[in-house]
Parts: sequence; structure tokens; C-alpha cells
Amino acid sequence: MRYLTAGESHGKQLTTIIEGLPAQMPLLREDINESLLRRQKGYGRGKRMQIEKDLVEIMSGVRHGYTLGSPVSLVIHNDDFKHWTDIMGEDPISDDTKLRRIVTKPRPGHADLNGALKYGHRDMRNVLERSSARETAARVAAGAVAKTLLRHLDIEICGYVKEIAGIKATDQPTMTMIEKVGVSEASPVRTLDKNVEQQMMDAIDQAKKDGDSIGGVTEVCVEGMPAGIGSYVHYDRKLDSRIAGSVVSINAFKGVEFGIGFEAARKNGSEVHDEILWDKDHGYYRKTNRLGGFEGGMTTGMPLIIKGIMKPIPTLYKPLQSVDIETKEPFHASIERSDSCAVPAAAVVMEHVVAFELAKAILEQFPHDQFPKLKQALESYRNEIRCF
Ligand SMILES: Cc1cc2nc3c(=O)[nH]c(=O)nc-3n(C[C@H](O)[C@H](O)[C@H](O)COP(=O)(O)O)c2cc1C
Ligand SMILES: C=C(O[C@@H]1CC(C(=O)O)=C[C@@H](OP(=O)(O)O)[C@H]1O)C(=O)O
Repeated sequence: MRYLTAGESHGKQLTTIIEGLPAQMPLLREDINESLLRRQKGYGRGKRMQIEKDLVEIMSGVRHGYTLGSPVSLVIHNDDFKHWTDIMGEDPISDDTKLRRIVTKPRPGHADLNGALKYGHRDMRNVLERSSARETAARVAAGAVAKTLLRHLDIEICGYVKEIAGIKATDQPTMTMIEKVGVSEASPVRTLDKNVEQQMMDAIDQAKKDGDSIGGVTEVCVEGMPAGIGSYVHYDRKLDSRIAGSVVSINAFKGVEFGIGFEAARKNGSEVHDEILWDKDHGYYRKTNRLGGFEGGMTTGMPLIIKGIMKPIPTLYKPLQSVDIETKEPFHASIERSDSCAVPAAAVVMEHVVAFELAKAILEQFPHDQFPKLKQALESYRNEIRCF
């Protein structure tokens, strides 16, 4: 299974095409919309999120609530496009640079300058429109389809905020806790401790007041993955490495940790590795889960615990210095709008990119064109490894 996305941030729409889904899998528009709406929430977002109301249109590959086995194509319309029709339309436009809103001032921390150098664009709008994190809406749509597949295989996944600007969530949530607490409309920074949540929101307010931005740490927890998904035989079949790649591919993500993560470098082996136990009901399991559910590029059957590290948003109201590519003069740009913190939204994005990698790995290991057969195959495998 794979997916592609297309679309510019202020263009007409975002498109996602997913290929390789089995037929006869239940899939509803609501499954995807719920994820899209969660991604739009989050304290610290800018004005753009007040313009957009992300809703998916399923254009192909689904009939009467079930997949057909043919490519699934999904569309999300950009409501902001109506303000950009001339600038983002496909028809030729006047040479008047003001009218075209040509971008010649690259923003530090964005793809602007490197993208311009690579593709030869003297108008960096041609870079920023695609490099924008608006594209993560299309990725969440793909991930929501993958999450639906996982859910029907009794695998649950959730992403939440672990840390914002150095303020840490105090709890280690389990799936039951996540379901109970959820992600509320008013304060989608997911932590059980209201006090910590308030501190995070205060830090976001302060950053905004200072014209600055902040980053943080997101975490994804997965329960129900059987042991032995992924492989140790080749670098590109190691599931932890694929997940790491997909997490770092999210805009502004600069690192990944599994389980205790970088802490492992400072501990002895006896404090890091997870001892193996067995009982009749559960089969093999671990006394601890410090390695976050991965060994040798494969799942261990324990919950997967994955952290993503997000840098602060690069566009600042108190802007950094840069150089105009036409005049070569230094400037301090003024900006119109930006998020000051997108960590809560990014936690939802991370949940969905991880979901896609997991669903893909399962389909590689149990290749079935019909979803009921995939479900059956996974169930037999679960029984097999329990008694192994
Ligand atoms: C959900 C989300 C929202 C974002 N919103 C903004 C934003 O409003 N302003 C901004 O400058 N960067 C924003 N970013 C980050 C930039 O898209 C990203 O830093 C930039 O494309 C450069 O990519 P890199 O940081 O991965 O190198 C956002 C990222 C995510 C995941
Ligand atoms: C549109 C989204 O995020 C955008 C990501 C983004 C960036 O530079 O990455 C910049 C902002 O967009 P704009 O320049 O239109 O204000 C964010 O709102 C979204 O998440 O759907």
C-alpha cells in the first residue's frame, strides 16, 4: 500500500490517492472527517484555521461504505482559495509583481531559499505553497483510512502532546485513559494534569506576545500490534526505521525516540533491555517496555511508544534576518499570519503517519486482496505466536 498527495496550500484543493487497500473494508467519510477536525484543533494556531473547515470528499474506490480494491482518492477543498484565485489560478496573470504577490524574501527555517535554488524559482511562492504544512491535512486523510484498517484489526493508536516549550506532561497515558479524557475542543493539549495543560497554554500565549514561537514533543502510543511485524533482514524492511523516516518527514519534526529513547545512551544494559516472560493466556510478553515495543526492526507485541520532536514554528512575528534574492539586501520581514505553536495539531499528524506505516507493514506481511481474509490471517497469526 502507498499513497501520494497533491495540492498547494492556497490552491483549489488537496488530493490524496491511496493504492493497495484490500477490498471489502468498511470505510466511511466520517472516519476521515473526525481525524481532519482533530488536526485543525489545538491551542496556538493562527487565523488560517478559522478560515478552513476540513471535510473530505471520497472521489473513488469506495461504494456503499466498503472499499473496492481500486485506488481510493480523497479531496479536501481549501476554503482560503477564494481569496487567492488570481494568484493561485492556472491561467496566465499580468507581469505586475505586486499583483502576483511575488515572494523574493526567503524565511529562515522554511524551504523557501533551498527550494528556490534547487528548482530555479525566482518567485518563492512556487516553493512555499507546496512545502507548507497545509499538506499534512492530506496525509492525515490517508492515515485516517489506515487507522480504520487498524481499528478493524483491533489495533488502537493515539497521538498526544508530551511536552511544550520544556513543560512536560506528567502522566504516561494508556489507551483507556486516552479514550476517557479525549481531546477537548477548548484545550486540545492532551494531558491529564489540568495545571500542566494551563502552563503549556500560558507558554504559548507568552511566545505569541513576544512575537516568538515554541516547539515540543509529541507521542504516539499503539496497542494491539502483534509481535514480529516488520523484519530484521534488510535495512528498508525495519519497521522502526520506516516509522522514524515518516515522522521526520512531517514539517518541523527534527527527531524521533522509541521508548526511553535518548535516555538509553546514558544507562546500563540491565536498565534498558526488557526481560522476556511467558504465560498461557498472553504468550510471550515483557516485564518492562523501555524499548518502546521494537527489537530488531520488528514489533515485540508490547505497546509501541514513539516520540516526535518538533522545532518551534519558523515564521516569527519578531522576524529573523534574511536577504532579498533580487536586491541581495538584508531585511526583517513583517508577516501577516502564522501559528505560534502547532504541537497539538502535529501530534494528530504524527498519529496518522505512524498509522499508515503500520497498516502498510501488516499488508506486506499478510498480503490479501480481501479485507475479511486479512483479518482472518492476522487472527491465526496471533493464535500461532501465543502458543509458539
Ligand atoms: C501542523 C503544522 C502547522 C504548521 N504551521 C506553521 C505556520 O503557521 N507557520 C510556519 O512558519 N510554520 C508552520 N509549520 C512548520 C513549517 O511548515 C516547517 O517548519 C517548514 O515547512 C520547513 O520544514 P522543516 O521545518 O521540516 O525543515 C507547521 C507545521 C505543522 C506540522
Ligand atoms: C494551513 C495549515 O497550516 C499552515 C501551515 C503553514 C506553514 O508554513 O507550514 C502556514 C500557515 O498557513 P498560512 O500561510 O496560509 O497562514 C498555517 O496555517 C494547515 O495546517 O491546514
